[in-house]
Amino acid sequence: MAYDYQYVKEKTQEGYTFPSHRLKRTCEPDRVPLVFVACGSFSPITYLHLRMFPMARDHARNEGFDVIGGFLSPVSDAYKKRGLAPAHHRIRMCELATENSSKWLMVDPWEAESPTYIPTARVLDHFNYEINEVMGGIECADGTRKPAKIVLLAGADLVQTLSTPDLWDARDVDHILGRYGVFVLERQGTELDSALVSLKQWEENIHVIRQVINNDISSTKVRLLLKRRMSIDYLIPDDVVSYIYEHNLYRDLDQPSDTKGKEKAEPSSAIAGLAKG
Ligand SMILES: Nc1ncnc2c1ncn2[C@@H]1O[C@H](COP(=O)(O)OP(=O)(O)OP(=O)(O)O)[C@@H](O)[C@H]1O
Ligand SMILES: NC(=O)c1ccc[n+]([C@@H]2O[C@H](COP(=O)(O)O)[C@@H](O)[C@H]2O)c1
Repeated sequence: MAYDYQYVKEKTQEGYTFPSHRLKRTCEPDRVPLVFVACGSFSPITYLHLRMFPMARDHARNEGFDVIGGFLSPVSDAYKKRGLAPAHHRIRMCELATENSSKWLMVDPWEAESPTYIPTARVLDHFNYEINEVMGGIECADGTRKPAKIVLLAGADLVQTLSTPDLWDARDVDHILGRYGVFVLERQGTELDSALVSLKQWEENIHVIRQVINNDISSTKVRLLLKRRMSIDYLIPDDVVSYIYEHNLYRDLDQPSDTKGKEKAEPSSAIAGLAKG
């Protein structure tokens, strides 16, 4: 039975155009075309968020995939997480971070511009719809067309939350890991192996990327440095640094907001480390 894309069609705003300008339109023979979709706050985007993509691409090539593109999909303002700059700023910072430094990364504003929160399972449906239904998949060397495999690209902390029932609907977890799959990057402070135990039934669709060079940057730490008027140079792309200063972002994190206080508790050691400067 054909999949019903009613939800994604309804959430697509008038005037929206799917960014496909950097998507490779052909696929190497004998390889499965693959598209990475990284969902997150990106408030602000860091070098680690960007670095996730080449690390994942190296891993995917060894597993027989042909990576044809990568997307950043910032979450909508309706997520109401503390520290979330307005969506238009987060979209623009992601664009600044990728437009001159990458030939295959794109920023999709579809999720970020939605007035309502869109669960990650539906975000992946949107990519599947645009690439495999609207575009009709990817052309192969012999002239036939193959569907691209759409996968979630995430850090271990996100994957660890998948077994938290009040955060993720069980049907969505099955949809994400069964229908699509995930490339998961290990992250300091997250016990990935134990997190994967409860996701064993989908293990064939879970690809674990080990970090050869550990990088524990987080947006939270960048915001904390800004709040303390400390430098964020060389932690995030220069154009994004300039954009943050130009728009005076992340200065008033203590102000009351309508957030639900979802910001992760910052480990006291990290705060102490930052304070030493
Ligand atoms: N240092 C890191 N190592 C591995 N994965 C990471 C790292 N930083 C971010 N990610 C992953 O990037 C994706 C986007 O995450 P998000 O925007 O929430 O970043 P974050 O830096 O964790 O943000 P915040 O600090 O605001 O919670 C998530 O899948 C997250 O797990
Ligand atoms: N039910 C869901 O679909 C669900 C639950 C929690 C987080 N997420 C996604 O995970 C990403 C990262 O979230 P955090 O920044 O809260 O770690 C966001 O893109 C968010 O939309 C999705």
